[in-house]
Amino acid sequence: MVVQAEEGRLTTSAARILVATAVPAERDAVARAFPEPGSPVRLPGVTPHRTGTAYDLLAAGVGPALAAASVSAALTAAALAGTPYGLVVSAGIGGGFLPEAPVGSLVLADTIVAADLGAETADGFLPVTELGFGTVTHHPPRSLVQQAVEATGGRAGAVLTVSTVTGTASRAAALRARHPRALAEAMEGFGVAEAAAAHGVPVLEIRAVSNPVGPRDRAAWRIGEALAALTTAFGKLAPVLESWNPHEHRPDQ
Ligand SMILES: O=C(O)c1cccc(C(=O)CC[C@H]2O[C@@H](n3cnc4c(=O)[nH]cnc43)[C@H](O)[C@@H]2O)c1
Repeated sequence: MVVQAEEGRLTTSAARILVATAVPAERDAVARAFPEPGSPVRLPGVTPHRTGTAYDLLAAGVGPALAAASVSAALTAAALAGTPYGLVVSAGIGGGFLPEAPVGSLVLADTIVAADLGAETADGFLPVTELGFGTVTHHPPRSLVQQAVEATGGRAGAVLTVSTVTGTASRAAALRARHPRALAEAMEGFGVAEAAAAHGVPVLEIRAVSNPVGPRDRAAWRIGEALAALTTAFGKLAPVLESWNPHEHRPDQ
């Protein structure tokens, strides 16, 4: 952590921030929010792009497993180098649940949910927690989510992590019935959050909506629009990330 004097008051900001996207196109959309393009830094297992003094932008891979492995590698390398990250941000495009999260809108996760981690039974889906294992939710710091919402104009709610993109109306309805506060789904947030939690680092997830969650129509995904929304969002989010005081964060809040 670095203590900085800013406008006459002391703020404590995270020394470095790791932003994990799934694919390079999302990483580059985040990078466009910063004056410098960033340059690759080779670490064991991962190559984040370092931009400015605060940010490492990592295309961590698609899906929760690869995202967790990549983020864990970056967190470990930073810790061993004596320059640990103070915050991890899972960022990218995502599917939005209508009508609350239309294409082009932004969602900030107040809860990151592993929506398909469990067992299917004759009586329905059981999360792993009901089988006696692990966890299926992570909670980004409330104060950070609130400040991010205010800065970006995004909406706060649950963001589901799935290993299979929803492709039918019935699956979308089932997810929404099980998670009434769900605003978006994507494929990495829970993996990123598990890696961050293992290192005791707070996490945030932001999704720019590229498509509705529902019947599959890949040709209708508005990827360019969502990537542009992600760039705009990061322009507004960066000052919040850099000034957020982690000491206000209690892991149970
Ligand atoms: O083809 C491209 O140009 C391109 C550019 C940027 C991103 C992509 C992706 O395909 C990203 C995959 C990524 O997107 C998330 N995602 C988006 N919509 C959904 C959805 O409806 N359900 C679940 N995940 C979604 C997800 O996190 C993927 O990893 C392509």
